[in-house]
Order: sequence, then structure tokens, then C-alpha cells
Amino acid sequence: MQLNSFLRIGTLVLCALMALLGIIIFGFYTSTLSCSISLSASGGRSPSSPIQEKALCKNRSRQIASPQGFSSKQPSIMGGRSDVVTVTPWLAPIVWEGTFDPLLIDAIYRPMNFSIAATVFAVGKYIRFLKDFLETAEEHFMVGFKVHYHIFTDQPDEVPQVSMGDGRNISVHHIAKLNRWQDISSSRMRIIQNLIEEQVHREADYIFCLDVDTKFHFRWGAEALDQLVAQIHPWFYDMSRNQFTYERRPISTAYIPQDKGDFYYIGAMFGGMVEDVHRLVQTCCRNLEADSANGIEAAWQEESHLNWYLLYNKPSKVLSPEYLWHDQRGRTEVMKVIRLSQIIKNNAEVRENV
Ligand SMILES: CC(=O)N[C@H]1[C@@H](OP(=O)(O)OP(=O)(O)OC[C@H]2O[C@@H](n3ccc(=O)[nH]c3=O)[C@H](O)[C@@H]2O)O[C@H](CO)[C@H](O)[C@@H]1O
Ligand SMILES: [Mn+2]
Repeated sequence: MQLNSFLRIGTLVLCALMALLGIIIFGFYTSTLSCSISLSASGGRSPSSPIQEKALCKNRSRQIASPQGFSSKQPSIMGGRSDVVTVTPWLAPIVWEGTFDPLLIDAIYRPMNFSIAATVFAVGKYIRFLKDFLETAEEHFMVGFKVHYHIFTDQPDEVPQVSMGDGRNISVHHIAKLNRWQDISSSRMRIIQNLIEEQVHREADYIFCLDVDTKFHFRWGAEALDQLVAQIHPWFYDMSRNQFTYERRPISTAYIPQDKGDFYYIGAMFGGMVEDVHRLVQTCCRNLEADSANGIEAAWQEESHLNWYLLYNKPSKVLSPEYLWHDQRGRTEVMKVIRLSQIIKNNAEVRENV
């Protein structure tokens, strides 16, 4: 009897000790985890000690602070763009000219001093588009911010010399040329994932991934910054979802049924906070690989996988077609400005295969 109660008390004490130990370990783990999440979410620099890590976490505030001396036009509740929808059903803004005050946006965001990474691939004959892309980006893309262009090419010696503004620089990464344009385009997902893991998570707050066969014409600025940013495809913004070129075969991981879908997003531009873009490219890579193991290539390669991802992981901000138009479309009534546009190219001539 005595031995029994002794054993029972012993077991109880042991359980209590183990629970206490569990609480301590869990507490330590979650505090480290929440710190590293906020760190990677804000893309702070790699910490060298836990003390520094805490300090960095605290410093990366995203408070929307407007300078006291700054005066802007009174915003209206009654007027504004009525020709287009400016908010999604999940309440993400859709950014159009006339929905924001660029001076106010700059007054708020420039002091935050964010670093922005931009990826651009110029493989094979597409190297010819790089000069215009970079030169026009220096005039219009995130002007007044730190921008680090990551250029991926099979011809590093052919990367043009373009003079960069203050706080803006270029890194050239050598990659092999693949044989099919579909593979070159899709391989960007894996390469961007690696770049984020190896470098960008330490250096940047945001990352934007852009096609090279494009030219900037107008401001493409901090109004585009957000957690997860997607771009409405210029050819599909006025179509119904059953006309979208989603992947329609249920056997593919990118499958979207006819009665589902919000918008058709373009594969030539996506971005956002580094951690969110990492989750996107990692998922798309996994799904691309799963399909390829089954001998499937989605209708529009990584763009199909991107559209699948964004249907189930809604973007926090959606960019109107102003942010990536297509020269071939001319101008339509809703387009007050064209900020960036895909140039007309001879696909048969520039692509590795037809
Ligand atoms: C109008 C149209 O049909 N657009 C589709 C087409 O976009 P695009 O015609 O815009 O694709 P693209 O030929 O521009 O390829 C995408 C990007 O990959 C890079 N690149 C591609 C090939 C190459 O030889 N070298 C090279 O560097 C380059 O950065 C280029 O900008 O194809 C994509 C599929 O991936 C998407 O489905 C787009 O919706
Ligand atoms: Mn393109």
C-alpha cells in the first residue's frame, strides 16, 4: 500500500517535471519561431546573435506613418474610379491610376527604406531585351528605393552596362540554357526559390519577378508593395472565367474547374514580401515536378501553376493591367496609363523551339 502510494506520488512528480520541461522548451521554441518569422517576413538582415535578432525584429515596423508636414488632397468617399472595380471580394485593393496619391505613397514608404529584389531572366536571344528593360526600369521602377536586380543569363559577358541610381545595383547569375522555351520559363520558379533561400531572404524585404521582354513607360512604384502581389493578365481582364486559359485537366496539380477562378493572372509578373513569394514559388515548383513525374505539362506551364496557387492563396494586392500591358493590345478606355508593357516580339525568331 505504502509502496503503491509512493510510486503514484513519484509518477505524479515525474509527470509534473516533464510538463514543466515541455512548457519551457515550447516557450523557447515559439519565441525563436515568432522572431524568425517576423524576421523573414520583413526580410531583415541575418542576425549574428539572439540579442541582435530581437532588436531587428522590433525595428522592422510597417506602421503607415505619414510625415506631419505633408499635405495631400482630401480623399473622397463619393467620387473616384467608377469605370473599374478597385477592390476584390476578399477586400484586396486592385491598383488603378486614380486610386492612390503617388506623392503620399512615396512620403509614407520611402522613409521605411525597404530593399527590393527584382529577378529577370535573359537566356538565349532574350538577352537583346535586357538593355531597354534595365534602362527604363531605372527611370520608372521603384524610384527612390534600394533595388537589387538579379539577372539570370547564359551569357554574362553580354549583360549591358547600365548606369544605376543610388542604392541600386545588379548581380549577374550564370545559368545554363535549356532547350525549350517552356522549360526556360518554368525553371524560373526553382531558380527564384533557390535565390531566396541562398541570398534574398537576408537582403531584401520584397521581391518582384518580371519578364525581360518588357519596357517601363510610367511610374511603377511603392503602391505595388504588399504581402502577395499578382497581376491581372492584359488579354483576359474583361473575360468570364470559363474563357480563362487555366489548366483544365483534372490529372494536373494546376487543375481549375470551369466554374472556379477569380481573375486570370499573368506569369510575367508576381511579387510581394520575400517569405510569401518563397511559399508561392516553392509550391509551384513542387506541383510542376509532380506533374512532370506524371508526364504532364500544364497548358501555360508555370503560369497555370501560379493561377492555381493564387486561387487558393489570395493575393493581398492585385495590380491592374496598367502594371503589365501588351503593346499588341493598343489602348483601351480603362487604361489611363501604361506603366509597363510587353513588347511585340517574333516568338518564332527569339525562342529556342516553336
Ligand atoms: C501572350 C502570351 O502568350 N503569354 C504567355 C507566354 O508569355 P511570353 O510570350 O511573355 O513568354 P516569354 O517568351 O516572354 O518567356 C517568359 C520569360 O522567360 C525568359 N525566357 C524565355 C525564353 C527564352 O528563350 N529565354 C528567356 O530568357 C524571359 O525572361 C521571358 O521574358 O508564355 C508564358 C508561359 O511560360 C505565359 O503563359 C504567358 O501568358
Ligand atoms: Mn514575355
